[in-house]
Amino acid sequence: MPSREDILNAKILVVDDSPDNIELMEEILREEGYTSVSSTMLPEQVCPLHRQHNYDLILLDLQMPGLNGFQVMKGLKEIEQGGYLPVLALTAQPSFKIAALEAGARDFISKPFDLLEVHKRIHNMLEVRLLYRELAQYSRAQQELALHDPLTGLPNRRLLEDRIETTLQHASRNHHKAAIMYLDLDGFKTINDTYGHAYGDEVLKTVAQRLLACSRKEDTVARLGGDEFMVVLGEVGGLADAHGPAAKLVEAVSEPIFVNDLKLQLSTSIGISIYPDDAETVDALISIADYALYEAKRGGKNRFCATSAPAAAKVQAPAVKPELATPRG
Ligand SMILES: Nc1nc2c(ncn2[C@@H]2O[C@H](COP(=O)(O)OP(=O)(O)OP(=O)(O)O)[C@@H](O)[C@H]2O)c(=O)[nH]1
Repeated sequence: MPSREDILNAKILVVDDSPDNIELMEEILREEGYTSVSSTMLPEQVCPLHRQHNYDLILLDLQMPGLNGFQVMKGLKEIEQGGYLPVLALTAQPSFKIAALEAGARDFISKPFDLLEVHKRIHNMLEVRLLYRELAQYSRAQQELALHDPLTGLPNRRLLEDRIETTLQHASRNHHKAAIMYLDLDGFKTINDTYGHAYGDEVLKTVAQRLLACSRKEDTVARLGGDEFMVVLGEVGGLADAHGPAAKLVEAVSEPIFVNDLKLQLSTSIGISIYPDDAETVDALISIADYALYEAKRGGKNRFCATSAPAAAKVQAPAVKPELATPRG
């Protein structure tokens, strides 16, 4: 629920063609304690101003020369795509009240002003407006949570599959290829077992940062769960173009990771599949990359491998035996 302070700090715009009315309304609002009140006598300025300032409340006179209040509301509806128009109509015409509500105003205030009514209606409208905003923020946060891994902040499997789908469509349209790199850390369980889950979590966070640092902004870096990650390269000419990035990822993960006063070391194995050479669907590309990953593990870990069929497994990098944990210094 918005606090009284939130309500008093809300952004309010007063729109009226009469300077006296504007002065009166500004005074009423100031005396009540509202801190962020501005005004305009130019109805055609309301939409540009709202786009810029995103007002919590617009006190809108309905009868003005040039653009009237109804036309202004039409413009505001295009800005407020979410559908909640923060408009409180000001009118001396009883017949305009229902028309204003039908046009999208949330409420109205009759002229001449009844002070008590003005205060109550403004307060109630702002309360609903701020609640609506809180709800929208909460719903965005929930969507974020549903598509991202809470530990590393990386896209989760659900978002990853969407991203791969989009990458494949893009590659197909532009006649180029895409690479799917499936990573599984080597010896991660030993870090958990030796130093505890919290250390393991720190290692996962650092690995996520390193994978991001090695990637271009158009690539996707995701965590599938546990110690498994995926990196998707959108524009490659073929498998050879994936070798450099894969080697960079292997090297980045093998750099020491410092957690508190411990120097930890682990490595990663990577399996690669290429669209459309190996397969054309998300599931098939992931399972071919998974098979290649298995081959990389079998070949000694700390390496990448690409293979399109079990018989053709080819390990692509020399083995470097992963060290596990050594005390710092
Ligand atoms: N700290 C932490 N550990 C996790 C999390 N999710 C899964 N794990 C652990 O990650 C480990 C993954 O196991 P494995 O991949 O078999 O372990 P590994 O030692 O890397 O095995 P190899 O891949 O053969 O080298 C398991 O011990 C899981 O309990 C997590 O969010 N945080």
